[in-house]
Amino acid sequence: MNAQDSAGPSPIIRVEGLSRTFHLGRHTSVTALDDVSCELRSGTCLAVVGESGSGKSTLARVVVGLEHADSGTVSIAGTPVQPTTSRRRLRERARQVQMVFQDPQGSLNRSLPVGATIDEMLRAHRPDLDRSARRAQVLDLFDEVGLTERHADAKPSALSGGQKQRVAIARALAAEPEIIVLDEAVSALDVSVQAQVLALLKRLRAEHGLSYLFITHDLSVVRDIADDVVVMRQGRVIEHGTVDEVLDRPRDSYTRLLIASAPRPGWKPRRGLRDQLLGRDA
Ligand SMILES: Nc1ncnc2c1ncn2[C@@H]1O[C@H](COP(=O)(O)OP(=O)(O)OP(=O)(O)O)[C@@H](O)[C@H]1O
Repeated sequence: MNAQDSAGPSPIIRVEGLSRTFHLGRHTSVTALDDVSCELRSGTCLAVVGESGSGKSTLARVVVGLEHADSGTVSIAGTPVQPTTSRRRLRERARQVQMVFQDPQGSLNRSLPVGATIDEMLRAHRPDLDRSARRAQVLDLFDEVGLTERHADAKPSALSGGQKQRVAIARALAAEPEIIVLDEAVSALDVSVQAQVLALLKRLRAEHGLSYLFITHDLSVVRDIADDVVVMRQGRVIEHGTVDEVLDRPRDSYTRLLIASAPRPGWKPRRGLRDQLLGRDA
């Protein structure tokens, strides 16, 4: 049985037959997505794992509408998603789906206190709030992600990587989305900071009823946070099921190799494993 068949919450994101090829020159192209189908059940976390270049980020970008697909469909809460440049449509979509990237620096203005970034988000999405109500909301959001007024008034350069990622999460929450797409959002953090941010994400998911599409190459992170998992290789879905099904009883040899190559206590790399993963002779 896979996640699609399992009883439980209905899908908030449904991806069907998605394909995307990038043409790099007259004779060169890369198929980043090849007939990809999967679904994120409402209120759960779907992890997308796979080697570098397997198409994870392209899938995330198509889902949020930043990238178009050549064929296939993405539906969010039953409504098909199309790429758009309409500001109104983009704002509506941003209210529904927010994205958190690996490098929070990209969404923070180096010359402004980080609280101003959240204020900007509130101005876009909460026209009902005046200046002082927005300030109160900024401080509430900082409190929610374990930061204080002192952090809100600091420039990005004064914050650690983990604190900046907390700001990026607060910024996403400011739009009151139903879904957050996290693209390698904890990958750049030290293991102990990573564990804290994962704990925060789990708490926020429960408190706000959020659904997560969680892109990662790290299987220990998948075990920690995800309910379901999609394994991708060369743009294709290799396996899709619950975390227990896929990680404890993998059906595909590629998934078994991914699991065997994942670092864990006492782990010793098997010689030539990476070559096998890449389909090369060891
Ligand atoms: N805008 C683009 N133009 C050309 N090729 C692209 C573009 N975006 C992605 N690709 C190619 O598509 C393939 C899939 O890339 P993608 O970034 O989706 O993989 P990924 O699994 O997220 O990898 P990583 O973990 O390294 O980010 C890669 O071969 C990549 O080089």
